[in-house]
Amino acid sequence: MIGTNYHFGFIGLGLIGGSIARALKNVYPDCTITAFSRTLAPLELAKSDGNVDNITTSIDADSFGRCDYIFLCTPVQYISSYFMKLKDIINPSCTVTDVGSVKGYVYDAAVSAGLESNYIGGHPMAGSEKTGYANSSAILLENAYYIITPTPLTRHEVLDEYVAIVRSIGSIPIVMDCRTHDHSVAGISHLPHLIAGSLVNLVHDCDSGDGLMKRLAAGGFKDITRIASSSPEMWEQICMTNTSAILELLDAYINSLTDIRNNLAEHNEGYIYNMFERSSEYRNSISDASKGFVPQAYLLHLDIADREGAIASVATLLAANSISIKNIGIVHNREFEHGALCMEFYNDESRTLAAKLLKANNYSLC
Ligand SMILES: NC(=O)C1=CN([C@@H]2O[C@H](COP(=O)(O)OP(=O)(O)OC[C@H]3O[C@@H](n4cnc5c(N)ncnc54)[C@H](O)[C@@H]3O)[C@@H](O)[C@H]2O)C=CC1
Ligand SMILES: O=C(O)C(=O)Cc1ccc(O)cc1
Repeated sequence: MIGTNYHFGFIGLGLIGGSIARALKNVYPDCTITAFSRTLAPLELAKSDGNVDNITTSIDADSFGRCDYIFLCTPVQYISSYFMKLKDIINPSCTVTDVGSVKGYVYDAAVSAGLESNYIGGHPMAGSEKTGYANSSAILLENAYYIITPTPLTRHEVLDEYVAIVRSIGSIPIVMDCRTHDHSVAGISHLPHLIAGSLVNLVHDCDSGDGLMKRLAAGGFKDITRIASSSPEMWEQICMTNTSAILELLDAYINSLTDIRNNLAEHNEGYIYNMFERSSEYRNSISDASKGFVPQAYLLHLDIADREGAIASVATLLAANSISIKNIGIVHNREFEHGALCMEFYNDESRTLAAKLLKANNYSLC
């Protein structure tokens, strides 16, 4: 049963830990949050902005013994070191979870510490190249996939409650085993970070003394290298703990680069054309079928008169027809220079109904 007065514990309160703590505090205002981190600064900030109730400089039964859930939110290798510290102090019904980008390594550590029945792995598939509590936000994980990796000893009702909590903060839970997770994220996240980092270093090393390449670096280069600015500490630990899955994909990638190199050297234009044709088709299908980490939002844009009560009339019309609005606001951007009312719905069916109703009432959609 999902409760309202949970006691949540956090070890590590940076970008991801801070974002989860903020979201939980919004959804469960009666909950208690206790946090520990490597340094005091983020803890003091979180206490002063009201997202954390208790800050602590030690991990013991007093600080973490009453927690219903403990979120481990440090870089991956440090996560594994906390199981031993928690083992003898947690409440037997406490769920210990983590947000690490690698799941098999953390699962093995939980098993070694004898916490297999308390541990459920977690990995929010959202974030950024930025770090720290100061960059955290309650909406960072909204509408993002949140991978959940139970163990063979996880009880159904415990898993169900954890899934419900993940859903309650606006994320989209997906349950899978930790090895499937590690293989998939090696391809869509870990290898791309290695490629971005190595490409940036290559350009740095090949640039002329006056930094011409750096000055000219524009759209495409910046698009595919944003993640090269990510935390070296975090990414070193990801690479050191998901090594075999990454190596498998890295070897396949090196082979594909060698093929490209050889075909280019032979001026094999058909090969190069096909390579880009295939990649373009697949890339377009990704943005069509899903928004990657961010799933589709069900939006409608409406031209409305700039007069008092205009937004209220639209909201009342939809409410009278039992159509719930998830978000509503005015957008001003290049697409809607004069401003448009943007509404987000919970699903495609509500969006279609709303569009029909608004048109029938002489509103114009844009
Ligand atoms: N940054 C991202 O976009 C995402 C990161 N992750 C995972 O989330 C975890 C945390 O990453 P971020 O929040 O981005 O990093 P971050 O650097 O913003 O936060 C990490 C926090 O843990 C603290 N910390 C570091 N070592 C510690 C230790 N030994 N003991 C206690 N506290 C310690 C730091 O002081 C900091 O407050 C990592 O395991 C990462 O793989 C998962 C999804 C997305
Ligand atoms: O900034 C980005 O695009 C990311 O890729 C963020 C990210 C980093 C690590 C993860 O395990 C998941 C997501």
